[in-house]
Amino acid sequence: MGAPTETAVTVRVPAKVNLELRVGPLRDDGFHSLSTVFHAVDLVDDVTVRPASTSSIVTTGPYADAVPAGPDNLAMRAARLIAERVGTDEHVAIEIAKSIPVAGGMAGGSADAAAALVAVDALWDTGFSPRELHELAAELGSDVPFALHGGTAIGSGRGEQLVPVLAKGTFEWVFALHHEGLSTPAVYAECDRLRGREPVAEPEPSSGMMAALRAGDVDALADNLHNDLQPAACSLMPRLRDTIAAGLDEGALGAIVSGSGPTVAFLCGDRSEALNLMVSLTAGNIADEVVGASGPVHGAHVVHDVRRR
Ligand SMILES: C[C@@](CO)(OP(=O)(O)O)[C@H](O)COP(=O)(O)OP(=O)(O)OC[C@H]1O[C@@H](n2ccc(N)nc2=O)[C@H](O)[C@@H]1O
Ligand SMILES: Nc1ncnc2c1ncn2[C@@H]1O[C@H](COP(=O)(O)OP(=O)(O)O)[C@@H](O)[C@H]1O
Repeated sequence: MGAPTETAVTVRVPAKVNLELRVGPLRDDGFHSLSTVFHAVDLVDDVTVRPASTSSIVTTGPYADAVPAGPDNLAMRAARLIAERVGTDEHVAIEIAKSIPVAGGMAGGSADAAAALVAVDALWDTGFSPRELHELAAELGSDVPFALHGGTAIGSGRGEQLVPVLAKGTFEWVFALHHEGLSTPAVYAECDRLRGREPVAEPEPSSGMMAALRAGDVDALADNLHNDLQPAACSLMPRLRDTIAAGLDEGALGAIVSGSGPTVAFLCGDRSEALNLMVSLTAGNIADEVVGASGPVHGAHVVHDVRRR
């Protein structure tokens, strides 16, 4: 007889970049109405949950120290939310193998929340429908529903209402990471400050972006990358302007601050161009770290599931 199998569920979840982020007026609830195009890339976290007598959370990987280890951790909040809705007093031990940068505008915390929802849902066999999981995800944060779904999707409302986009092909990205993070609320506040009193229209997706994705045309996609939060992120961290200029000089087809930043995403023509750009940016010490990734990829999905019955 072999050793008893450990009960554990592991879910893999991708980071995102916003190909287009159009920020509308500030709503009464403190959120801005958005029109965004989310795009999931294969820079991933693995979240494992195991039954336990008390709740705990451990993060491993290069960004572990920046991740809260208590009840504020979004993965822990996700597990507690499911426990509350199911009405159970069971606990889980959560382990996050983290590769998505923290506070980088790539929705790493939201990704972990989505992964924990899927993992705990499987572990406890709760029977929530996809619609119910989406609603739980939206309670946890505006970006959490997209991490469940993945692919390429238009987000509206505060980002939580999703419609998949017809998109052809795979795109190659290089991400310039900065160890110093930017706070999402601070970047939205800076966007409001820079806009002053000018009236802001309700945002909508651009036809240029939709056509580029439908055709899988990387040059057109590069021309249509747009982020209304970019001036605010650059105002709070001016060296982002140099990062963007360096990547474009070194041959990137397009560049954009990812979400609220400070990660800068460079779009490349193919994988070999991406590798060349990674080498140049690394050699030029342009960012604290440079990583490559491609997209779109699937949202949160189970990669390991051993459950005792
Ligand atoms: C900017 C974006 C772009 O996808 O991503 P990140 O750069 O953070 O990854 C998102 O809008 C971030 O979504 P998320 O990080 O889930 O934000 P939430 O937890 O829901 O909200 C945190 C705070 O951000 C601001 N916020 C967020 C979403 C929104 N539509 N309008 C806002 O003004 C509010 O100040 C809110 O209190
Ligand atoms: N599991 C988690 N991983 C990363 N950050 C988390 C997590 N749970 C809570 N946070 C908090 O969320 C903040 C935003 O992190 P993150 O989601 O990585 O960035 P962004 O909102 O820029 O995409 C972090 O500063 C951290 O304090």
